[in-house]
Amino acid sequence: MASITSSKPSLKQHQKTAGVQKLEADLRHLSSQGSKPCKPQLINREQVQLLVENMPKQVLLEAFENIKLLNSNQEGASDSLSIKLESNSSFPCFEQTSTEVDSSVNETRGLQDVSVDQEKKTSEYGSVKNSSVSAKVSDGTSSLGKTSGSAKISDRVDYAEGGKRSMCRGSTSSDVSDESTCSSFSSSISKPHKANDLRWEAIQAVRAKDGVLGLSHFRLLKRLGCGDIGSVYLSELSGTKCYFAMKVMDKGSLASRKKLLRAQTEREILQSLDHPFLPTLYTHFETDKFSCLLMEFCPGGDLHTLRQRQPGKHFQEQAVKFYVAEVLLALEYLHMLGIIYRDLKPENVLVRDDGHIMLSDFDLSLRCTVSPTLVKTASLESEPLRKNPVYCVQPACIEPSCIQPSCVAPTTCFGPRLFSSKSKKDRKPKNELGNQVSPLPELMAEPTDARSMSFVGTHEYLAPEIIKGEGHGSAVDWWTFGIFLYELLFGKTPFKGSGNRATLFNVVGQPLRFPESPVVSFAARDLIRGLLVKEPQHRLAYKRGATEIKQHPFFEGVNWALIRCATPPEIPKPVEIERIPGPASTSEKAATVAAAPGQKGSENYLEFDFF
Ligand SMILES: Nc1ncnc2c1ncn2[C@@H]1O[C@H](COP(=O)(O)OP(=O)(O)OP(=O)(O)O)[C@@H](O)[C@H]1O
Repeated sequence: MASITSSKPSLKQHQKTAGVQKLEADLRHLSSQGSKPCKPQLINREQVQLLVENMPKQVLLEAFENIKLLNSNQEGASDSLSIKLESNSSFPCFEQTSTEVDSSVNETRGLQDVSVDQEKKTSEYGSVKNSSVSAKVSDGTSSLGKTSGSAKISDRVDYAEGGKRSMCRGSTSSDVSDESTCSSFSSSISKPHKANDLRWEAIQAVRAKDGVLGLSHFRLLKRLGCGDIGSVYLSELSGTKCYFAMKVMDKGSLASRKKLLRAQTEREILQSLDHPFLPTLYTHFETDKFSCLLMEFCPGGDLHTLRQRQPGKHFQEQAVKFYVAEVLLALEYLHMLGIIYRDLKPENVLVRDDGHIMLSDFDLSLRCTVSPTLVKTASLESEPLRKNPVYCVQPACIEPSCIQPSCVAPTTCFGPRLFSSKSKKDRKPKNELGNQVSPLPELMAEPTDARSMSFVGTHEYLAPEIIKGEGHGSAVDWWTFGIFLYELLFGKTPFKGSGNRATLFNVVGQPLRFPESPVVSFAARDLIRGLLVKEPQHRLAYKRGATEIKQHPFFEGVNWALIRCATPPEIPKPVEIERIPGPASTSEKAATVAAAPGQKGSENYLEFDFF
């Protein structure tokens, strides 16, 4: 297989070739067509190469998702193209009106505290090995500690089973960071595809008026939840009716608990994201005492809570397919950026007001180097398509407007594959599951070289290689993806024991079993079996990442490019923010309350309650 590697540096805007400009103009034209009927868009191999060499990453990613490759010549079918992604990224965004808050949890989690103390940890499976830290600080805007040095943890892990958070499965971390270095990690807050969001303008207007944006500009309406490093508040930019989720972290507490680097990692990752299923970070600001992240607010709660409300406390398979498909795209994008997520669980999958998902919580993520490669495989199935192309680019899906009712018939995103002109009987028989031939170009964006020795995650979701302290890489996300899929389908995780220690034993030593009910499809069980392989190197997606999973028959019918336009299984009921009970606060006053431990908030102000 010939390989063409692009060694040219990316061109700046003014240096672009005419071909690239034309292609980019075409893409932008497509973006601007709103909900007009689907128009075929063909691009040839040269155009792909131009894209690869010259386009900003966000455009490239969109092109990849929305444009189907047409080979201009026979030989090209066996070529592969290596692409180099720039650090700034972008994806379309969606307009969002924040209306509902529902963070109730209907079921007490069996698991209790699993937030293992960073300093003292003991394990049946042996000790967590030393971990040198090499963290690259990507910007100079924060006053959070920039601990770019190294830290070593050599203690043993203690899987404590009692503790402070009894209602949820907390995440475990034995480390402050990892040994993998991060290259060209962007701290840019520029998210061009989310530019239509009115909240940017509202923030800009305040900055223009007052020079800076700070806590005093917000009303904190309700505490949405609290995590290991901070509390998250529903907040309104005063006088704007723009709502946000504001994560407030006490800098002193972060420092004393050695969590500064975790907070910094999360902020840097959030700053780099621009994807429909990942959070938008609007801004970050600091006061003397607090570090605040201003993110988009998800009124639909999390998938853990939503699952509890389902009959039998599990989702229907069609709904599962939707949620896991969106999570898969989010993970694929993260891996493409060199981010291993490491904390997938239903609690971290939030539901937006439009019913689509948003993966949250990046403080346990690992950053590493990655060399995404766009591979053009020789696809026998794509041959007839060249004669009768039905490549469908859905322009409405490039812009935020795609969530409007006027968007494509949503079911098309979940209907038969793109190439519906081909009857079922004409299709090649599939010899084995997972062996689908995709006519789409393949993108390999798996950071396969990443290695970490950290003990991070949530007990029921921990991959065997993490528990055994063997060192782990991106395959841990595919293990957790398997557990996640299992939990959504069956309403429980597969290796849960009577306590954390038993759970860990089961993960490492017990074979995978499926309950008799509910009945789930063979394809779903086959996918889970492929993901929950204990040896990471034999696990599905180990080599080619999300691409392998996307081709599994479980996802048959999923139109990956258009899933953001599909009708979600459930759309959160809107609530009027104004009617949310309880006093609101101006946040400076609330912060003052928070800064005085033991002092009760007056009835006019919402009380800050950290950690
Ligand atoms: N953008 C958001 N919109 C709505 N609710 C949110 C949002 N972000 C976080 N939350 C809520 O706030 C809670 C705390 O979130 P946070 O990310 O700080 O902690 P966490 O998920 O418990 O993880 P960790 O302890 O690892 O930091 C979440 O459980 C969620 O319910």
